[in-house]
Amino acid sequence: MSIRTLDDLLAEGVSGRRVLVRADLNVPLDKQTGAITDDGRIRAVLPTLGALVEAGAKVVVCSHLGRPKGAPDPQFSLRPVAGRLGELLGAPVHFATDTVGDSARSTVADLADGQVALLENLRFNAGETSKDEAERGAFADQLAAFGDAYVDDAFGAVHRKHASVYDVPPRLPHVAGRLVLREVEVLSKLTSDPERPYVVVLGGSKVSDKLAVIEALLPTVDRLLIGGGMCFTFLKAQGLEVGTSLLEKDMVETCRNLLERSGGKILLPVDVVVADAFAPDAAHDTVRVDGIPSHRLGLDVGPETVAGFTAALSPAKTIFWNGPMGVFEMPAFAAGTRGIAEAITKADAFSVVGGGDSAAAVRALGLDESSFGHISTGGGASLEYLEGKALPGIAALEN
Ligand SMILES: Nc1ncnc2c1ncn2[C@@H]1O[C@H](COP(=O)(O)OP(=O)(O)O)[C@@H](O)[C@H]1O
Ligand SMILES: O=C(OP(=O)(O)O)[C@H](O)COP(=O)(O)O
Repeated sequence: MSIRTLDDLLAEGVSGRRVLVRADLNVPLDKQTGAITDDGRIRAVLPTLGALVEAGAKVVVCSHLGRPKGAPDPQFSLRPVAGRLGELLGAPVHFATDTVGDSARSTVADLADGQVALLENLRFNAGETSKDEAERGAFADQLAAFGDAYVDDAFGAVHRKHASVYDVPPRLPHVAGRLVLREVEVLSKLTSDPERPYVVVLGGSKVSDKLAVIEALLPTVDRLLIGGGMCFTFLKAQGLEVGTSLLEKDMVETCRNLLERSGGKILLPVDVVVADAFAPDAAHDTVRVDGIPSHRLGLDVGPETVAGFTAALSPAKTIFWNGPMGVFEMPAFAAGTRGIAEAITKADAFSVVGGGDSAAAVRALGLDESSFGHISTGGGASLEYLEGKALPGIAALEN
């Protein structure tokens, strides 16, 4: 089955037509100031938006930001993203203060050819993420009313069966945007006979999402290195005390099972940096994993772990990395992420970094982006792609 592309749509002519673009503008924000700390995901969608603007389309962009619970929540407003997007495009972006309400309707109606509007956060509406098909469908109807055609350029969200990625395409002529095509092209290199050793590094905080992927990845990889918030459920499964670290209690048994069946492919931290609190200035120490005090939480992997992971990465020919090794946003807990990122760049391997925060970490730590083979905008999305799963957002474009 083939997917129509943005070029197909441009060839038909879009001047004066309303084009609804699903982007992944889920950028990290500073918790105190609300400022955008990394605009990589905004930049990544510029090729698609720029081409549509140039061709004279009325461009209606929609996205989620964070995980609000189906109702407006000011801390997750896309307004700052509209400002940054306008700066990068060199023209103001019209911001609708709701997603499918009066503000959205009038903002879209007032768009001139070649102008761009951004709707408020899709996840302020329960219909976006609902498991109920009818509820999602009703929301998709409202979104689809804003477009004469639909472009999916939200690679980071193609693994979500959500209204804007899964239910809108059947309602409008639909194509894949430039970012989605590029991501799939590069990631397909990792699924078709990757050069070995093939090493995958996992971390981050979306533990329950990603634990499910490990099972599917295990048979295809040579080593699986696990750090970040992800490692504590595994350490617990080994019978260790993890204090108040991030822990997915329901998954401890699954992790025990995975460890038993992994044939030694899974490598876990041997030391971690533990702190009194989840705060930049919290008192902290490095301890061995069998010495985590019950009142402290692990916020980074330790130097011995970095050395062990580096040794496992150095012979690799293919590397995929998703999820920071620690809370890299706080300098006291950034050394593990930096160490692993440096080890990846030093290996003579084709390396892919995936995930909004992992990509942000590479840039925030001042690492040379060009020393990675590819920096993907999607963490969960790229992992599920590697798993060989049909991704709802891609499948919807195929039909
Ligand atoms: N030990 C830890 N405890 C809590 N959070 C962690 C830990 N290690 C990493 N993190 C957090 O994980 C977040 C990124 O996780 P995730 O969203 O899964 O990654 P990505 O966006 O790259 O897919 C970062 O904000 C980082 O601070
Ligand atoms: O940040 C994202 O995914 P990622 O952290 O796996 O890279 C995407 O924007 C998807 O967000 P979600 O995991 O809240 O659906």
